[in-house]
Amino acid sequence: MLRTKVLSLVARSGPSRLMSTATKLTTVEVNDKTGIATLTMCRAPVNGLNLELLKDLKTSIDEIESNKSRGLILTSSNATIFSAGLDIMEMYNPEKERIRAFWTQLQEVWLSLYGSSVPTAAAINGHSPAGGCLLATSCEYRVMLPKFTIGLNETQLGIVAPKWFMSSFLSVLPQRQAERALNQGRMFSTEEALQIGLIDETATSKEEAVEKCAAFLGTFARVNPLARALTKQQFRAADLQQLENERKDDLEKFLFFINQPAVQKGLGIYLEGLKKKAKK
Ligand SMILES: CCCCCCCCCCC/C=C/C(=O)SCCNC(=O)CCNC(=O)[C@H](O)C(C)(C)COP(=O)(O)OP(=O)(O)OC[C@H]1O[C@@H](n2cnc3c(N)ncnc32)[C@H](O)[C@@H]1OP(=O)(O)O
Repeated sequence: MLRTKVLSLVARSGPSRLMSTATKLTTVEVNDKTGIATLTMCRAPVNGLNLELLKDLKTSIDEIESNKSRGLILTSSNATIFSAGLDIMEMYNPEKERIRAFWTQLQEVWLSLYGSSVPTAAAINGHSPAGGCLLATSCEYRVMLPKFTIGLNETQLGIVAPKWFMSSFLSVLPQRQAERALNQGRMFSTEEALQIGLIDETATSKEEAVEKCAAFLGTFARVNPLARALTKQQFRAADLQQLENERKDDLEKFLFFINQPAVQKGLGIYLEGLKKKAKK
């Protein structure tokens, strides 16, 4: 695939620049006035995180990081889905080399987003289960639209959220609530998520959500950027270091777990249920 690390200007609209590294599944738009970059996931139909979307996310996050943007807002081009989480097709009857690359890329995305030196916020303009919730909770602030759901529902699928998924969740929720929600595989409505503190604000439209995220990121305008970045890093360093130290182990655990016949069977049933529901 043609991909260059060099930032290129491909379009202009109003005060924003659309930047691209020739990726197809994400776009990055930088507001010239605020210096805030909006990173949009656009993989139809549900922003399922497959290997290609993860690669594009990583490239875009790196681009925003190296371009010294004032902030990163993560959102979706889909009107009702932020991200459906990991693309289950990547984990169901997986191909040996591809699934290794897939999980490694997911680790990369988490390390870059959770560890980003740029302030981050998520404009959650749709459902955000599992991997979608991981992305949202890796950001420092969340604004969500009403009538959607968010949470780590892995146990409902018969799978287990790894430690680093929990780290992001625990950076937002107190341990007691995080543990219970994870054990239950609980999905929270927007209103419930606000009440428990899983999101910070609600908004009535995507535009308002992006504006509220920008207002949060604007609160850092008068803070020394290095002091802010180093402070954030200290809060997150132990979580990041833990995955860095255990990356190979984490990959092997994932492969072992996902290849268990019972797990494959469960994923197959879950997928079938999703497809049946989609046909109705
Ligand atoms: C000891 C420690 C060991 C650790 C070992 C680690 C173990 C593994 C850890 C793995 C962690 C996993 C994280 C995940 O993210 S798993 C994915 C979880 N996601 C979900 O459960 C979401 C499922 N989807 C939905 O609930 C709905 O689709 C949604 C609310 C998102 C949207 O609903 P809507 O009605 O708008 O759309 P449809 O349901 O009709 O879906 C449209 C089509 O998209 C397909 N689809 C949906 N979600 C997924 C998905 N996640 N992956 C793949 N495909 C998906 C759906 O089947 C429809 O397809 P068709 O049009 O072809 O029928």
